[in-house]
This record gives sequence, C-alpha cells and structure tokens, in this order.
Amino acid sequence: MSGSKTEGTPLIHVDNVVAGYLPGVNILNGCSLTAHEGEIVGIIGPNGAGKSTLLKAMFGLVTIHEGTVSLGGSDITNMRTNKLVEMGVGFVPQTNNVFPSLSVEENLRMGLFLRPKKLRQRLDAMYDLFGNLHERKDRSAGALSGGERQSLAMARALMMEPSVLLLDEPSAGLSPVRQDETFIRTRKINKTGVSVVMVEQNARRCLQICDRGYVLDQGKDAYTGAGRELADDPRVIELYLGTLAEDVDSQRTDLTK
Ligand SMILES: Nc1ncnc2c1ncn2[C@@H]1O[C@H](COP(=O)(O)OP(=O)(O)OP(=O)(O)O)[C@@H](O)[C@H]1O
Repeated sequence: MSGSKTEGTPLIHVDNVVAGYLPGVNILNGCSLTAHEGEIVGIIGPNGAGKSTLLKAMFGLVTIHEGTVSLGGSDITNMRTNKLVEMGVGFVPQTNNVFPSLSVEENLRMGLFLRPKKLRQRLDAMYDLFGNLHERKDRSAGALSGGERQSLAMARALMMEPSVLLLDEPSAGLSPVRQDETFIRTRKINKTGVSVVMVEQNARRCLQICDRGYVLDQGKDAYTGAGRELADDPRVIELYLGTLAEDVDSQRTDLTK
C-alpha cells in the first residue's frame, strides 16, 4: 500500500453502522470501513457475515439505524440511490445487474440517463476499457457470457464517472480464468482513477489485488490490514481457512504483478 493513498479525508467512510432489512433485526452491528482515494478495498468473510449488506447500506439500499456513512466528508447516510449516483457512487449488484432484453449499447446508455450530453465520450471510454463490449454492442445483453455480462454491468456503472465503485462479488459464478480476468479488469478500472470497494468470496485472489482488506464477522469488521498482510495473517487463516486456502493454484494468473 502506498502511504500517500491513506492521507487526508477518506473518500468514503463507514462509521459504526448498525443496519438491517427488518425492524429490530440488525445485520450490521457497529461496522466501520474506510476507503481513500485511489484505493482498492476488499471485504471478505464467511457466508452471512453481512458483506453484501454493508455495500447495500453504503448505497442506500438498506436502512441504517445508527452510525454514519460519509463521502468526501459529506454525510450520505440513508441517502437515496439516485442522489448517490449523481454524487459519484457507482454500484454493481451481484445478480440482475444488466437489462437482458436490451442491447449492450442500450444498457450503457441507461447508465448515463442522468447526463446524456456526455454519451458519446463515455461510450468511447467504455469501449476503450472493455474492448469485447464494442464488438458486441448490438447484441442483446441476455446473450452475453457470464464474464461479458459482468464487464457490461461494470461499464454501465462507470458511465456516470463515479469516484468510487462498489462491487458485490464480481467473480461469482465465473470459471477460474474468467475470475482472474475480472480481478485484472478491476485493477485496470482502479488505474483510471476510480476507487473500488469490493465484496468477494474468492478471498485470497481479492486480497492479492487490494490495497487493504476488511474481514467481516457477524456484522462487524473483525480484522483489517494491507491486503497481502491479511492473506498471511495466521488469525485470519485460522478463522477463514476454508475460504482462504481454496484457490492456491500455481497454474493461474499471478495477480500480484
Ligand atoms: N433482503 C433481505 N431481507 C432480509 N434478510 C436478508 C436480506 N438479504 C440478506 N439478508 C440476511 O442478512 C444476513 C447477511 O447477508 P449478506 O448477504 O449481507 O451476507 P454476506 O456476508 O454477503 O454473505 P454471502 O457471502 O453468503 O453472500 C443473512 O443472514 C441474510 O439472510
């Protein structure tokens, strides 16, 4: 992690958030997270720990009962999603993240409905970043492969030029090769200046590309640290061995380079 990334006001800061879907049933129980400009922050942890709920709470999709979320120092707690998108927050849900009956380009247009004047410029930028989408721009999104669909979902969220992109398990359901491509693409997006907060089941791969990681357990941030440090932390390995040891495979792309 470069020192400069963690200086100054955090880009997004979750402070002691208590949140849940139903009244009286909290899923997040005092959860905190910080992402600085330029960082990739990973959220890992066991099933049901509240990882997706944390992302949804940051994006106004789950009611926050206590605690705050701020963006560049401004309070965005429980703000409506359309307002958050205007303010520079992008969100890619795990499923149902494209309109299958619309073409690739129509999906991208939908991503920019709030700022139509920039359409050509943003389309060109996305086709530049995701070459495979340009070749398929007239194809219906429902006919894309899983990896292509994930690219389209990311590109759609990037159309509004967010400062931070929230990704919910971008590698879920993809083959190992496509998973690696997704991680490499995420890093490429980050290099264009977009900060990333990503939830991942694929813990070790995620920690390889993150500047920092958070391990969530029962709705709280249990451990945090530099991505590669966390991956080697015996406490984390002991607690989440099943998750962390799953994909050490020398045949796969080295994401650390
Ligand atoms: N829409 C919902 N309504 C009610 N409860 C929900 C809803 N979505 C998730 N939950 C509950 O919230 C808890 C945390 O779920 P969440 O999806 O945030 O966990 P996660 O850490 O992302 O796990 P996984 O890796 O399995 O997706 C679970 O007990 C789940 O049943």
